[in-house]
Amino acid sequence: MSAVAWNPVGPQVLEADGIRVAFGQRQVLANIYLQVKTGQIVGLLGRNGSGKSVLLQTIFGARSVADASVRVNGHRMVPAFHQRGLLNYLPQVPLLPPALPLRQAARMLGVNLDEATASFPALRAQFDYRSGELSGGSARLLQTLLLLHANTAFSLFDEPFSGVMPVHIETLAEEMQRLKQRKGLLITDHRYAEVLPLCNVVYLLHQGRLLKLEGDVREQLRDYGYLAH
Ligand SMILES: Nc1ncnc2c1ncn2[C@@H]1O[C@H](COP(=O)(O)OP(=O)(O)OP(=O)(O)O)[C@@H](O)[C@H]1O
Repeated sequence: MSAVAWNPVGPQVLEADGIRVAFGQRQVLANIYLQVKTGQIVGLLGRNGSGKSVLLQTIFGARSVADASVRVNGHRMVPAFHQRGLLNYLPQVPLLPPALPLRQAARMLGVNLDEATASFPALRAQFDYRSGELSGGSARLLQTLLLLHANTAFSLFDEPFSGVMPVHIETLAEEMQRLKQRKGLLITDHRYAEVLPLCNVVYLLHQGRLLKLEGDVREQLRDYGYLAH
């Protein structure tokens, strides 16, 4: 537990520093440094197995890593999820238990379901569903919207666009742009064409190192073998 209480007032800077993770002899993350500020969308790209999910789990605090430092405005917050209102996290796997009614999930997260889905009228017909009764794409979209609209300073999204149909991805991307006014978003998703225009900062995880991409991002993504063309 951190000694300093988190102060939710004003701009926030979330930093992950010195993150090292190895499985056996294999070093997946080697001394990673990453920063997300409120008002920013930060994209995290990388080839399959490069460690994106492990990094998000570590920042959230779901994976405990010796010496890992997660700081907010310079104060160490490990595990970060202990700080109420600091951050939430969409894992790659379903977030909500299948039997949980959607309305109850929204209440637990302090989210107004009507407001969170205002740009997606088609979802209204599913408000009385339990999480496990939703289609894969609708479940992903609703879970992302609930976390996006929840009152946290940061949201970490592991593949929020996965399974979501294109027309909804476009609206979701607009919704992310709108809501970044009040929070910082860290997004990893292989839908790079949708992710890149959203981002203020793009990182590439490559062979255990986190590279901040500047200039011609697509060219660098090709150079590092993330894009073919
Ligand atoms: N509990 C574990 N034990 C051993 N190896 C693991 C464990 N969890 C993850 N790994 C390994 O760590 C590496 C990074 O996994 P991770 O899930 O973070 O990749 P990713 O970048 O999110 O990949 P993808 O794009 O496929 O989702 C992979 O090689 C994976 O096999």
